[in-house]
Amino acid sequence: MPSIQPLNPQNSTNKLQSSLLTILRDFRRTGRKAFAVLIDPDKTDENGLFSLLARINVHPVDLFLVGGSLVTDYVHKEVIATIRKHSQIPIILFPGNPLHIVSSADAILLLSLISGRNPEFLIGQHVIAAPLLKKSGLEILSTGYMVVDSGTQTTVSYVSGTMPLPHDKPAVAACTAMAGEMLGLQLMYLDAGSGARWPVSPEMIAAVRAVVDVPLIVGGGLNSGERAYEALKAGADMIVVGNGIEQNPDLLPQLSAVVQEFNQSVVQA
Ligand SMILES: CC(C)=CCC/C(C)=C/CC/C(C)=C/CC/C(C)=C/COP(=O)(O)OP(=O)(O)O
Ligand SMILES: O=P(O)(O)OC[C@@H](O)CO
Ligand SMILES: [Mg+2]
Repeated sequence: MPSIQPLNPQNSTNKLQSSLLTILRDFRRTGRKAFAVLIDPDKTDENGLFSLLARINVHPVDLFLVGGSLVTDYVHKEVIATIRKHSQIPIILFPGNPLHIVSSADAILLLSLISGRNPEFLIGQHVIAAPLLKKSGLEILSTGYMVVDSGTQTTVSYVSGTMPLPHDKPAVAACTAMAGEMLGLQLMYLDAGSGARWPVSPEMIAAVRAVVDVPLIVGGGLNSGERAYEALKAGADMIVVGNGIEQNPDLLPQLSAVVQEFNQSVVQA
């Protein structure tokens, strides 16, 4: 049985040995699940981040996502520096706009908002960002970003001026993801939005999983072990949790245990 590479393969120069895309594709192929914690620089201070990092040493996570739709205080660099000081876990930028590009991360989700019909968020911002991205040395992870209705208007939907996908239309999400994969996007992200009242339904996750091969990220409103379990069981390769852990630190051990339980069965298979 092949052993599974941990998701923090950094060498002495702090560079990742494999690309994150290769690692996520391996996860997808082997059925291993990844757990990412979203850190919103706007909602983080040094003490809070420090105590989160200490807890993560005990209850491991695979990745950090750093970002927010707005980010009123441009502290990405400081947040990343603090993470680097205390942990070797890879850091992926989750940007709302090109001002959020910081080269000290490992990679960036280059989101194309394919659930919407606003050209600025499908390609416009990317044209502006392209020269900066090229210079940054970041690994570029092109991502089909699908925002799904979650019972309340999200910041992403407001800021981007786009309508989310209807919550109860898995087929619309599946066709959107298929088209995104055909256009060459390397990852798909189904997001009910930060602090969503309802997470993306298992039916929608399964419908997308059934029609695309790329790794599938699911986030938004995963604020309990049960919700995380349902998302993973339906076919998410990676879950992203932000608000749930910000509001209830006890959620971290629960989620870490749920993900480890899935991965245990992969290792034993
Ligand atoms: C091309 C570059 C570099 C950037 C543009 C990237 C695109 C197209 C983004 C899509 C639209 C967008 C605004 C996405 C933001 C995604 C994100 C970081 C969500 C995190 O949740 P928040 O929206 O911060 O929720 P709260 O404000 O409630 O915390
Ligand atoms: O903050 P939560 O609700 O966990 O959402 C995380 C992320 O998917 C939002 O874009
Ligand atoms: Mg935010």
